[in-house]
Amino acid sequence: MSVNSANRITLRRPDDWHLHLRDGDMLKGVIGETSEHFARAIIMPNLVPPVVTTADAIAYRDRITAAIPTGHEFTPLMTLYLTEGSNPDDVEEGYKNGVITALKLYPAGATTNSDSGVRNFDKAMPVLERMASLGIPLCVHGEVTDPDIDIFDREAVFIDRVLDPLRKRLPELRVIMEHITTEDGVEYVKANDKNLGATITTHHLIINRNAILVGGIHPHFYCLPVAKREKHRLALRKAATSGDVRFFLGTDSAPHTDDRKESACGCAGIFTANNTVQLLAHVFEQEGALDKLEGFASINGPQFYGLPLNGDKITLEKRTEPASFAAKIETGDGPVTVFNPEFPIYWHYAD
Ligand SMILES: NC(=O)N[C@@H](CC(=O)O)C(=O)O
Ligand SMILES: [Zn+2]
Ligand SMILES: [Zn+2]
Repeated sequence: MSVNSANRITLRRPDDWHLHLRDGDMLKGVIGETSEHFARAIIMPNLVPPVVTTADAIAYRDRITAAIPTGHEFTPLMTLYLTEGSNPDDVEEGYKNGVITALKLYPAGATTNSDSGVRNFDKAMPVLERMASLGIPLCVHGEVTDPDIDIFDREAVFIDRVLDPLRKRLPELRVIMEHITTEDGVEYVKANDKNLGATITTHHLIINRNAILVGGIHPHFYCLPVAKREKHRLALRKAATSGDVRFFLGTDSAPHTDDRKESACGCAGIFTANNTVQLLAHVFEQEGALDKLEGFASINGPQFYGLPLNGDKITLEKRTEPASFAAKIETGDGPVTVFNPEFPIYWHYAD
């Protein structure tokens, strides 16, 4: 990577290590927003019904590939949804055949379409043991679902009650804590130097919980895990821009149509696929860390997953006029509002 001047940077093309593409008309409507900017993405399996078997993943991968706009080069990296009934042999075969890159653990009920998730970890042990022995990474949505636990504490409690015991039971299992939102998550990753990494989203580097609640309810800033207080946002920014290779980009771009977001019971999910790269340049510049952007967006992720780095490069430049982004993506299912940071972004793709 080169920071050519304060106003121009060149970096390897980024990847997105946590992405929701959905299916059908929504998939067709949003895929181009990712494939325009990213070479690869880890595709979340929380469809209805979820992507559970290797056969499901092959069929979903084919639907994704068919929807990629002509001229875009993009590789979807498929995941399976870990259930109590996941079959270790099927997982092994899918991994060895290059269909599957990782499995995804959703505690049952934790987030959008997570009803098939794990309730009793003992039941998932056979597949987790197989994954540990083969080196298949486990992506984790790290929140407990216990109604007695405050929603703002669910990540920290998950680390203590679920993640740490699981990692002690299976130290060889490679784990990615997805979309961490707390200082507790950052500290837990830093305290463990083997087999543990974390993705951080764009929006959690930018908003804290005030954005959701001050001056009225702002549904387009609502996602899970929910944004926390300011000290946590600052801890995430520090981790992302520190150069620590255990932290990398997972946008968690999660499209929901406006009618489902702007409702009495609005869905969790923020859409950032089309503006993430430029927003990140802004954040890393603010932190005086433009030289760390390539590590976060383009190097640490593939290295954790043991995949090659992208060869092609992108160049961004800072101009005096702000960049403009689509406010909404129009899909066959309806409009999807794009994350609006509510401040101008001066970073553009160089022509
Ligand atoms: N992040 C979200 O708020 N929502 C995601 C699910 C998830 O990643 O937890 C979704 O699928 O909509
Ligand atoms: Zn999640
Ligand atoms: Zn997600």
